[in-house]
Amino acid sequence: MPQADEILNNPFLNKGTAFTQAERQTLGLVGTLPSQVQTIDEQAQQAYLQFQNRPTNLAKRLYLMDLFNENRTLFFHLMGEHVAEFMPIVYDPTVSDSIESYSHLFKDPQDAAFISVDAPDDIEATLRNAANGRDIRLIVVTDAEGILGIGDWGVDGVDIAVGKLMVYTAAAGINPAQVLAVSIDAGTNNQKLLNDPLYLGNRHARVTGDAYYAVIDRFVQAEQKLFPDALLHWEDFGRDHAKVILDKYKDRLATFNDDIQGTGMVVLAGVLGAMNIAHENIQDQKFMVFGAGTAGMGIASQILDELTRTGLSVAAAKQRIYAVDKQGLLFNDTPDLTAAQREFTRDRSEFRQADALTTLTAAVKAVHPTVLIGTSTQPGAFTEEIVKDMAAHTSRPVIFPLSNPTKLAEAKAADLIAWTSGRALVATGIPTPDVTYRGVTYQIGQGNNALMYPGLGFGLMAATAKVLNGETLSAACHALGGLVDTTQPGAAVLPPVSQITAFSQTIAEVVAQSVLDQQLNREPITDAKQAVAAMKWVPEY
Ligand SMILES: NC(=O)c1ccc[n+]([C@@H]2O[C@H](COP(=O)([O-])OP(=O)(O)OC[C@H]3O[C@@H](n4cnc5c(N)ncnc54)[C@H](O)[C@@H]3O)[C@@H](O)[C@H]2O)c1
Ligand SMILES: O=C(O)C[C@H](O)C(=O)O
Ligand SMILES: [Mn+2]
Repeated sequence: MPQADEILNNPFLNKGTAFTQAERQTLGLVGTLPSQVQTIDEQAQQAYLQFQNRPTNLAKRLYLMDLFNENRTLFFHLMGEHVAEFMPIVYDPTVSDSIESYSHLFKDPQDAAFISVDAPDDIEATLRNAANGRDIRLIVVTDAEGILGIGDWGVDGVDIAVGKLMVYTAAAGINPAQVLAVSIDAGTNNQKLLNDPLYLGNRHARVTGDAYYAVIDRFVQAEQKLFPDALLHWEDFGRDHAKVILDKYKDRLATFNDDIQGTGMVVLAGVLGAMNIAHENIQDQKFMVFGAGTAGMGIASQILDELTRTGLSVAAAKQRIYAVDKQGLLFNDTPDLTAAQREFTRDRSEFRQADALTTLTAAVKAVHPTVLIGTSTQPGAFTEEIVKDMAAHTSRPVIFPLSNPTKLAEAKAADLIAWTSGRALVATGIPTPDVTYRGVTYQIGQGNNALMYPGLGFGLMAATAKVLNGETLSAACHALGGLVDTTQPGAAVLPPVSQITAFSQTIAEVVAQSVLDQQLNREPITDAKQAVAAMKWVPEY
């Protein structure tokens, strides 16, 4: 039997003051706790008061992380009661503050696995030690080269993996004992970190090329060997690595890249919601993606997939998608295109003054997009001039400034509503409060992959999916995209985060059904709903 301190210091076992007198007797805890036995609701009430007393969002997050490290059941019980309030604290945008001061605030490794590029022989032991005998079914791994829009954060980026997993459990009900956050510390090119005596990661430049991919491969092999049933979620890898890694493994194991696919899916769902509200057809839209990186090209691919499913040829569908990056509109002769960008370039002959299309403003004026998506990390890039030009050529301009965190968003929802006299259909990467304009209250959808990946991942896990394919991705997009309330003026293009547990369940069921329909399940499962229900973890003692 474990010692009292092993129980009280283990967040998966600890119930604190909720241990009953009988449990205290049998577990050797007599006298180790104050005499009152509390219910989980009483504990949650006390914890919520503590939370409210913290003066800043970062301080609130630090308090919640202490609770998470002490008692995971209580943490998730409390988060379940305040999910919309806690999301921006444990997750984006406050997670970005915690990453920016991770090494300075470090207290607890939060059960993550820390892989070092300098010790590839330790990878298997690292995963085994961090799992500590737990039956791992879900891994979120990051090398933190492209954390949100704030760049390279080395080992400090591990908090995004921890934060994504917290959302998985809160939104979908994944057992927190079955998840593992993994940091791959490949070095960092962030000079500030390299110069910081308190920095906790490897103090050298990022390892790239064969040596880097060899470490990724050894990690995948080790996680497959140790946790053959686990779903593998890639997060915030750099633009040059993210797609290469995904393409290498996506047909071999149950895996997805959240920035490429999760983002593509949530954006398509938001566009489908916008089409419902505007009573328009997706085939008639002209899409412009500003910031043609990992997320931007994932979005372009998911839109392309949808357009072809509605009957357009690939060539005709690509004609409706325009990618803009630092160079301006991307042409087939633009230098330094990435592999993903090459799929979405234009021919100069399509435009009268192609050489002038070197800015977003010029591209918008030439193309008149009806849908504008921002994944550029360029704050304020969606100017009044751009938005008014769009609004002059379409009745309901669809505009999603998605760059995170808050300081990087391409526009503010309130400005977009005002500049278009209330006609814009808006979603933002971070949560945005309602906007009231000329007597109408506009709800702003959160165009964040957090609306998608928990349900997607849970459905794949419950169905024991062998791989994730385009069919299942599309089914999940339609599950989320079909949930808008089109009857209200000012309705959001995506359902509110306050309903995240309900719609994550819907997405999970649709995803699991799609896996079963295609016979992509490892285990003999016949009832998707039942499989999802059976896997759901509830934060009660
Ligand atoms: N809301 C969401 O769910 C979600 C999901 C993923 C990413 N994002 C956000 O999208 C942004 C990009 O993330 P990513 O992972 O794709 O990064 P990335 O580095 O892969 O892509 C960013 C792209 O923007 C381009 N860019 C930079 N400066 C530019 C400029 N001045 N003009 C035009 N393009 C410019 C870069 O060249 C690059 O191609 C981040 O802020 C991230 O937080 C949001
Ligand atoms: O983490 C987020 O908030 C969404 C997304 O994965 C991002 O990288 O910005
Ligand atoms: Mn991300």
